[in-house]
Formats: sequence, C-alpha cells, structure tokens
Amino acid sequence: MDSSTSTPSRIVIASRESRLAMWQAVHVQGRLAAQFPQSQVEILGMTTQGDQILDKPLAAIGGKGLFIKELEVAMQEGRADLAVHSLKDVPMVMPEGFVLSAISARETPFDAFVSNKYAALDDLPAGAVIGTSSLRRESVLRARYPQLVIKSLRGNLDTRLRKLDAGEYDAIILAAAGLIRLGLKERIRSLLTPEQSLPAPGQGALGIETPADRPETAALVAVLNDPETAHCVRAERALSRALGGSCQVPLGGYAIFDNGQLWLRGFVATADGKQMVSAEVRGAPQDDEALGLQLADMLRAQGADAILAQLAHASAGQ
Ligand SMILES: NCc1[nH]cc(CCC(=O)O)c1CC(=O)O
Repeated sequence: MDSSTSTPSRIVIASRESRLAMWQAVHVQGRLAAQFPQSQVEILGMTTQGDQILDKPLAAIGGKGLFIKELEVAMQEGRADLAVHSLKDVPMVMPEGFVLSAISARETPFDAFVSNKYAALDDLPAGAVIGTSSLRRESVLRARYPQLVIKSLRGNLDTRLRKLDAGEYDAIILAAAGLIRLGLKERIRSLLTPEQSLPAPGQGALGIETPADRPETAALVAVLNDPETAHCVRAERALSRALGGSCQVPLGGYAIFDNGQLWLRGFVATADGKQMVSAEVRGAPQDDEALGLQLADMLRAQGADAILAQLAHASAGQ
C-alpha cells in the first residue's frame, strides 16, 4: 500500500494457520473486500512458536506474545499489511512498533461448558474430570467447584474436542466465541454466566494489528472498528495491564454498556482459588482506560497485591 488517498491494489492479512485463526482472517478478508472492491485482499498463513509448543501450559512457555511474533515480523518485512488476532491473545502492552487499530464487534464473550454426558457445570458429580489450561478458569473452578478434578487441556479447538470425545475428560471449558465461529455451536451445552466465571479481557473480540509507522493502513482498517466493543475492551485491557496481566495471572475482566454507562467487573485470584478479590465500577464510556485503572486500584485495596506477589513467587519457583 502506498498512499492514504487511494485504495491499495493489494492488502495482505497475516494469520496463524489454526482453523479458528483462518476463519477470523477470512472473515476480515470478506469485510475488507466488500469495503474496498478495487483491492485484492489476500491471506498469508503462518505457523507461530505458540502453535508448535503444545505440551506445556501457556503460562509456562512465555505467554501470549509467542502467538503473534512471526506475524509481526511479516509486517515489518512488508510481506503483510495487518494481522488479525483473537484479542484475548494479544499482549496487554503492545510490542514496540505495533498498534491495535481496530476492534471488531464482539461474538458471545462467555465461557462455554462442553460435555457429552452433562448439561451444565452444576450437574457434574464429585470427582468428575474437567479440562482447562487457563489459570483464570482453573481458579474459578477450584473456588466454586472444589469437588471437581481439573486436568490440563491444550491444543487448538479441534484437538481439545477430540480429547473430550476420546473420554479423557467428563467436560471441558472453552470460549464460546471460538466454537460459534467454527460452526460448532451445537457442542455448547450451556454458557457460564459472568457471575459464575467472568470472561478474560477481550474474549470474543477480534483485534486488528498494524505497524505504528503505517497510519494509512490503520485508517483503512478503521472500517472494521466497533466503537462500543472498543470502549469495553480498552477498559478490560487497562485493568489487566495495571495488574500485570498475562496468562500467568488468574484474572477476569468484563465490560458492557449498561444504560449508556460502561460497567466493568473484574477479579484476581490465586490458581488454587483459595484467595479471590472482585469488584466493579461504572462510568462514562470515554473514560474506559481510567475505569480499568480505577478498578485495579479497588482490587488492590482489597488485597490483589498480596495475590499477585504470591503468583510471582510461585512462577519464579517453577
Ligand atoms: N486461548 C486460546 C483462545 N483464543 C481465543 C479463543 C476463542 C475466541 C475468543 O475468545 O475470541 C481461544 C480458545 C479458548 O479460550 O477456548
């Protein structure tokens, strides 16, 4: 792309190659192609380090950045113009030289209960084996359902469902958005309410990343931005950032619009679920990031710092 005044002849989207990532890239491709009929919109698929290391929990391999690094290199080298991500997987502090220039309207943000035997979390008997590798989901399960056995579950969506179907688990918890995007909505037996389990910051939204030195690309992808979702996820991400959020921290953050106000709820917990602090805040949507910081302070006042210090200590010992 060469100019901000004319539409580029070619727009290249960098994407991971998992089925979910590709669905998301194709979705954005379709929307850009409809907006810019003169442009040829292409997808550059690539495998990231995060996709290759499948046998360790995300928290142990260095976290979210591993899934986006290769895509950023492609943009730096001019092989791609933008990258499409599940926003949940985008680091809270953007890597130097890159910006989030659009946030798409959110798909169902909640966690989904998936099982071939049971209809809902509350139906699981004591000793039932439930699969998740998210520290956030684990802390909530241990706090509210201490009678369940939690077993690690990694891999892409298809792999996780295959492990469930092979009988390795009685039930698994996945983001509803991924299942819906892949046409697997019928696998969802029930949704976890925000009261049961607050979603991860950004869950269900797509983030469009572009190089900071290419404002013309940012202007182009602005057509994909949903302002309401953008306010919500800015508040959620500010909360997470203020608490040092990464997938090493069991933390939930979820904002919605309520009577014209932004309503942000959040929690921080220890992975064993023994300590958990939660709070909520309401305010003007344009104060999104300030609300996130305010909520972080409220959680700190309730003892979030002690929880975070304990987490730092635990991971240093790994
Ligand atoms: N952590 C992996 C991941 N990243 C995005 C989604 C689903 C789509 C979304 O949340 O937008 C998932 C799967 C899951 O958590 O079950």
